[in-house]
Amino acid sequence: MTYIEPAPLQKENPLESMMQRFDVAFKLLNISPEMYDILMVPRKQVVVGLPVTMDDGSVRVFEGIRVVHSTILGPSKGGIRFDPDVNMDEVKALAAWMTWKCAVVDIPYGGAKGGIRCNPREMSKGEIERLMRAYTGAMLDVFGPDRDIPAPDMGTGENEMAWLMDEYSKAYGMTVNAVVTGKPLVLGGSLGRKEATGRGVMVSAISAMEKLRINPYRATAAVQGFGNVGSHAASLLHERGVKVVAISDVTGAYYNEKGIDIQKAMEYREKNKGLLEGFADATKISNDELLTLPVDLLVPAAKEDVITEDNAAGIQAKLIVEGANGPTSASADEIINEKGILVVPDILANAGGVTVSYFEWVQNRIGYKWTLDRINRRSDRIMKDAFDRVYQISQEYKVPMRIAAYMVAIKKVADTYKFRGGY
Ligand SMILES: NC(=O)C1=CN([C@@H]2O[C@H](COP(=O)(O)OP(=O)(O)OC[C@H]3O[C@@H](n4cnc5c(N)ncnc54)[C@H](O)[C@@H]3O)[C@@H](O)[C@H]2O)C=CC1
Ligand SMILES: O=C(O)CCC(=O)C(=O)O
Repeated sequence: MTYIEPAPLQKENPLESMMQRFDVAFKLLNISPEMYDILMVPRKQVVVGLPVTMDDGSVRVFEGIRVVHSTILGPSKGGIRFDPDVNMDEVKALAAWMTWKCAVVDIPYGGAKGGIRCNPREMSKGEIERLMRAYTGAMLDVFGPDRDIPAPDMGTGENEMAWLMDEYSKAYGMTVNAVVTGKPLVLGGSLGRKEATGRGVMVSAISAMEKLRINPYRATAAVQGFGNVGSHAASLLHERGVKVVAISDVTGAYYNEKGIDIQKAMEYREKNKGLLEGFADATKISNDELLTLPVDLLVPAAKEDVITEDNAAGIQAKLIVEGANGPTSASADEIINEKGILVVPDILANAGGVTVSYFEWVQNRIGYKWTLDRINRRSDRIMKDAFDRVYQISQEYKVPMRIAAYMVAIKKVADTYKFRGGY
């Protein structure tokens, strides 16, 4: 039997959430109205059918998406997501967020995102490899080291990036490692890329704590999502003295008021098929309960629209640092702002990942490897500078940091259009 998984019904729409913030920021800037459509409409939307032979001999057809939102600042950049909830509006929102994110941290990339609706937790390694190779084959005209450079996102990691690089390189008859970032180190991956997004979250959190006069050594945190972003964010926050009292994944949330041993949780997850299910030394609570714990810092690092108008009123954290893309729906913004919670928005807080991806691409292009120390120092500086710039705009215009971040991004992209012209 061949079939394509239907897209699930969703109450919140990340594309609408993105556009609502975009509209507010755009109105605050003195930019010509025609720029609105230029910035809003993605440059390219590609949808492909991907037949894949499953281990039992049956053939399943998956739908693969790649949206290139903008290439005005440089080649488009953005991860590939494997998740049962992938749909076109989500990928369009994620692609636009990549454009804004790269502009906020001032790196020379446009924005893109890809996704395949599938459940990698229910697929074998061989099935995932065949799916990734089929997707790459179908996207040969889209990807390219000077055109569109993918990377990992939810449900994908260094293995998938290695298969992408191999498939692309075979098609072009030479090794092209700069076509993708987030690769294994032996294939030209960069030191520090795995931890980079979580590290940027930590730098953002510490910077925001300084503004709020919160002492990290007396602070508590809850981290939703214990994948690439959440686990490294939790571990690095712990290193800086923050007591992480709750972590979570798809199996539920795990709470210990004395603090979770993050290293132990990471080791447990590795031995337990990537899941926290059964993790001892903690009480199991729900992912919703985690969001409303009495902590100083909340780090949503799983997926979109987990903070909504339904639960925002119950949030007790003083500070939210968004590790995930779009974890707060636009409907929750007003409630959160009225409560006086400082939010470091996704397009700033999680930009450490694409920043070190940029470093990986630079290293691939020059054929030279940087040390971890150099990478961490440079990415920390970029993250801190971007934080300070966005914070300063938020003070100047008396707007939340989210709107300030959109303002910084939109202005940069619109200014670039003005010089390049051609429309
Ligand atoms: N990997 C990266 O470098 C970057 C990722 N992001 C964003 O960060 C978020 C997480 O991405 P990764 O850590 O890469 O993904 P991942 O696949 O490594 O981890 C995702 C984690 O979230 C958990 N999760 C999934 N659905 C959940 C739910 N409904 N409730 C609670 N937990 C749930 C999973 O069990 C897993 O622990 C996504 O929004 C992604 O777009 C943003 C910037 C860069
Ligand atoms: O590392 C990259 O190029 C992109 C990572 C990503 O998908 C994101 O920042 O949301």
